[in-house]
Amino acid sequence: MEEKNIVWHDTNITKNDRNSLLNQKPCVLWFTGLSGSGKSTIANAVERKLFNKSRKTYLLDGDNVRHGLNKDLGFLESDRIENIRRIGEVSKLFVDAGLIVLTAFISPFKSDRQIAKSLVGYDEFIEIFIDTPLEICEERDSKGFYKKARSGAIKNFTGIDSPYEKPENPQIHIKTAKNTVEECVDIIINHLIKFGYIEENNDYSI
Ligand SMILES: Nc1ncnc2c1ncn2[C@@H]1O[C@H](COP(=O)(O)OS(=O)(=O)O)[C@@H](OP(=O)(O)O)[C@H]1O
Ligand SMILES: Nc1ncnc2c1ncn2[C@@H]1O[C@H](COP(=O)(O)OP(=O)(O)O)[C@@H](O)[C@H]1O
Repeated sequence: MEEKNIVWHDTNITKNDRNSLLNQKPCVLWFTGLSGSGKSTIANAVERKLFNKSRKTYLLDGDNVRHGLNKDLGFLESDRIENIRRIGEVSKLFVDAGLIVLTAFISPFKSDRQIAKSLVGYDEFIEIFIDTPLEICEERDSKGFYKKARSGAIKNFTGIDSPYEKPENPQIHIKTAKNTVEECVDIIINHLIKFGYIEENNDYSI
């Protein structure tokens, strides 16, 4: 491998400076789950609640990021690994910038989620498992992809002919079959309050 002559350069303004200015504790809300499980729906609703209370947020969504930064990547295992590696790095930068970052990617492999967690930092990484059984995702099939995957028109589709490794110890475990979107959002907001990421005296019920 070619020798890399690069040296880390400390910045004048630090992460703590930015946190003080923004008056918040940054973190990543890392949503993981099957296609159609509810990642985007819940992440958007959580972001809306935080935004309405003047929290500075940024939502990275699989479909959207694959239109730009990651448009060179497909769905082979190696592409998914690179997809999640880049998202981990981008999340780290956004947390450094002081934001509450929400990521909504299938992120099917445990080892890649673990790498993202160690990149961002353990106390700033909140893994949220959107646990929706395959049968329900398939029934929803809002994009018609499951039907195509079953017919063989789409190859390597997660849950059909590409694996999804469930998180073993997610910080938040949400079952959308048992909770409405609103209830799922409350579970997440309550966790953020309980662990001091956002303050309690702000009414997030609105
Ligand atoms: N083969 C295959 N497998 C899974 N998903 C597929 C595939 N092809 C296209 N799509 C669409 O791409 C979205 C998933 O992209 P991600 O970046 O989240 O995937 S991954 O984390 O790299 O596995 C996913 O979006 P969501 O439904 O929002 O999860 C699908 O709409
Ligand atoms: N409790 C729930 N939580 C999240 N989504 C739900 C729930 N119940 C039904 N849905 C529906 O399931 C679909 C989930 O799609 P989406 O959010 O795009 O999933 P993903 O981003 O994981 O692919 C949406 O049409 C949403 O309205």
